[in-house]
Amino acid sequence: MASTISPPNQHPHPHLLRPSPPQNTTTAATSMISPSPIPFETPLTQDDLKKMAAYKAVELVKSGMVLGLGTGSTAYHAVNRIGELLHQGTLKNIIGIPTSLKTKEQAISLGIPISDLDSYPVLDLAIDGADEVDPGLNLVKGRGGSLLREKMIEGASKKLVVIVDETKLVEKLGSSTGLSMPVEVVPFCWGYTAECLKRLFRGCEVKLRIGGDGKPFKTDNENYIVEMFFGEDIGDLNVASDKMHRIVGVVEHGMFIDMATTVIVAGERGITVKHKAL
Ligand SMILES: O=C[C@H](O)[C@H](O)[C@H](O)COP(=O)(O)O
Repeated sequence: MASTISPPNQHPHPHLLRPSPPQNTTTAATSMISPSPIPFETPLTQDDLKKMAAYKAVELVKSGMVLGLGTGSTAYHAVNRIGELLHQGTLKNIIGIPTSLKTKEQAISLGIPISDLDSYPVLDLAIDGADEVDPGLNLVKGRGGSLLREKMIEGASKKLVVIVDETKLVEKLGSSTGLSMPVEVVPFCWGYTAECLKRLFRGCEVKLRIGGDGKPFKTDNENYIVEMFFGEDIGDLNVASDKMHRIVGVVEHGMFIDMATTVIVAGERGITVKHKAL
């Protein structure tokens, strides 16, 4: 574990210091499609696309950076690639801040030096996947069970590069049929909290996430996840976020509003890089 304490710089996303919500939702400017950073046989699998996006993102990593290491099947490829480049000596002096226990284990197994937000309150760059990305680069995250640590760590990062395959692009957050917006809640009277969440949005259905063992799924923070399925457009994201935060049993929701600075999308035709409009 690295132990140096870096100076408490200004928080890169002061709007994430609750309870003040972000005020604006920006739209993205899209840049050109570029060729894949790794040669693949066609047809490409979804995992190939995830790997392409991940490798492209890791090109942004420079020696000496404090890096947020994301969670999920796409971020997995990025963390592996960072480990590989460290071993080759192409990258040096990286500190990884893992966003989940699973990523922490992966980073340790790859020999990536790790630390935490207490020691490094400002990160240079974070790389992570997402479940949905809208045209303004707002995200839904947490379908893999991680969101709170991701939001804390990525909110403390100067840049958040999101890596997805093209199936993750949506017109509106919460609109993927049959797929949920995860909300982390305290286990105490979770049913009450779930009911409060349901009442916020017309036509919304909620259910508790169940793990493979048939018991309620527990996050890294020992909380539960309530899955929200929206019947209608959730409207203004900041208003929706604020309403959810006001429910006392809610720990955090899976919308990442105005946080991504870049989204790298891998598709059959190559890679598209979208930058947040300033
Ligand atoms: O809970 C999981 C995280 O938010 C993931 O980053 C997100 O679910 C995307 O995961 P994947 O890359 O596996 O689709």
